Amino acid sequence: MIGTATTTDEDTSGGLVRGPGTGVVLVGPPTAGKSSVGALLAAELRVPFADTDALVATAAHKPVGDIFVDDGELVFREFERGAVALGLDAIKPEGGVLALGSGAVLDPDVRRMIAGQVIVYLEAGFATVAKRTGMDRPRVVIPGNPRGRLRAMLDERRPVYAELATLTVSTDDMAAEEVAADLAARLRG
Ligand SMILES: Nc1ncnc2c1ncn2[C@@H]1O[C@H](COP(=O)(O)OP(=O)(O)O)[C@@H](O)[C@H]1O
Ligand SMILES: O=C(O)C1=C[C@@H](OP(=O)(O)O)[C@@H](O)[C@H](O)C1
Ligand SMILES: [Mg+2]
Repeated sequence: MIGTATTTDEDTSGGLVRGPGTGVVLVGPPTAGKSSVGALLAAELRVPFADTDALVATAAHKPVGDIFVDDGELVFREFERGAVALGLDAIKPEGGVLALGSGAVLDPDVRRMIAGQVIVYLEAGFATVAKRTGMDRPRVVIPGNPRGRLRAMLDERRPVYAELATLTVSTDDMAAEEVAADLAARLRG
């Protein structure tokens, strides 16, 4: 065990309300582990798993990155809204797990759709995200200031994740497997 998870807002019965009709929705910045932790968590809990990026790629018949390049972000966000609805339908009946893309919660429709689910905020600080994305080399000057844009993106999104969160887990010092095991223990029951 490298670190201990920080969690908040459990219900008074000592467990989190999850079960038929109520799923677990993972939110947080890129590389926090929504996709990888989500799959591990669902396997541990033996419940369905869905990932909005995978649903978008299936619906659009191309990888998410290609949608951004070919069609632009607005088109991607439209696909993503549909993917959130589809993903929730797939996981809610069995209390399953849905990983969102990092930017999904900026959309008020998405926020309305996930209201009432157990929303887990996987936190990752700037240094962690920079490291996991390979953007942790400040001495290399790249036009367009990608590190600055990454920081601004995280600053904009962090309060939205925090506001939505039923439960928050810091992933900076934990492996994805540890985060999943910690969450499974809290959500089982
Ligand atoms: N807790 C963690 N510790 C170290 N690396 C991680 C952790 N969580 C995710 N990663 C790495 O970050 C990258 C993105 O993970 P992913 O699960 O796709 O994140 P997200 O869906 O939140 O963007 C992968 O290479 C993954 O191995
Ligand atoms: O930050 C974003 O807006 C995005 C994050 C990606 O998902 P992950 O957070 O799973 O990497 C994916 O949805 C798309 O590339 C847009
Ligand atoms: Mg993902």
